[in-house]
Amino acid sequence: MGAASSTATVIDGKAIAGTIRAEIKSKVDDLKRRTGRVPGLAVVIVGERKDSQTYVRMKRKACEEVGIASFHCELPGTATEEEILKTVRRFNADANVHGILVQLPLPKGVNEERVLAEISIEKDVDGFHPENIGKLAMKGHEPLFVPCTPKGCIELLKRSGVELSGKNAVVVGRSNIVGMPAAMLLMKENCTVTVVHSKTKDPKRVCREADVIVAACGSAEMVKKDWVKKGAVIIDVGTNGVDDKTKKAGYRLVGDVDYAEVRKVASAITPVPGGVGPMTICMLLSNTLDSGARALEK
Ligand SMILES: Nc1nc2c(c(=O)[nH]1)N[C@@H](CN(C=O)c1ccc(C(=O)N[C@@H](CCC(=O)O)C(=O)O)cc1)CN2
Ligand SMILES: [Mg+2]
Repeated sequence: MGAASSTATVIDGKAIAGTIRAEIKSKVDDLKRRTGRVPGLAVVIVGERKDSQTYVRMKRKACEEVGIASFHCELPGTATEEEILKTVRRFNADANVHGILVQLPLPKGVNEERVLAEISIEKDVDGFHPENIGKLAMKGHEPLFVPCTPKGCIELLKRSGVELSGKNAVVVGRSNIVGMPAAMLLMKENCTVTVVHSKTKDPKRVCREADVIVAACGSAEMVKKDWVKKGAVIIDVGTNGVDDKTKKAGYRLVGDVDYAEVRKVASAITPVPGGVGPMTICMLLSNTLDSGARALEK
């Protein structure tokens, strides 16, 4: 095959997550041997969104597989903010619970920031509490937890041998749960970081300067081949459902990157599904293990 037809290395998130899960399982087993106890994760889901229910089911199954105890609270979509806060407070006070996550998004009308700020920072395994996010942004402060998806992106890059120091990184998207913390983490790795968002004048021009692109804009296949410099590394966080009558479900998942075309110019790329997604849940297990170990080894 000539150089002109070369394609990117596929970064297999599912395989990397499998390796990390095995590492976590052996650490949970070891913690249990030494303390007689295991880490516990409480999951709060509000409402009936099918995608959220799927993610929560995946999280509970993953906990079971590595030996983390899981606690569950399902509230109806009509639950008041006060009822959700009460649930969070109950888990804050439960000594068997070392991690609490509130599945997002919450139903309209619920103040998400207020709910997330109610989670004890010692149990904030999603890393969304303003104190943990604030510490992530500040030199001289270390957060207790780093948000799972951006942490998973960095872990994928490191485990794939991608050198980050001194590189130009562009993050597409500035959400609290992915884009913003991903930019902070890349900065910590000594990247020169630019964030592209909905008001950026010429996103294609900015992306073309990048050695590493983290696409997290939630817009199907927005990052095109002519946005990407030859040899760039592409981390695709998007999971967008697009209609596809040939699929049993009637849709298929695509990322925020035009995978089929971009892989012709990138040096490495994550697929969707099977790239960043599996790492999100894996990093949740890792954060819960850290929290459990911190509490149980005291
Ligand atoms: N409290 C939180 N809410 C949300 C988070 C989060 O980290 N904490 N992230 C997303 C959803 N999410 C986890 O909650 C999540 C999304 C996708 C995947 C995943 O493994 N995706 C698979 C495809 C799965 C499928 O077939 O549908 C993949 O990409 O391979 C895991 C977790 C928003 N809410
Ligand atoms: Mg800091």
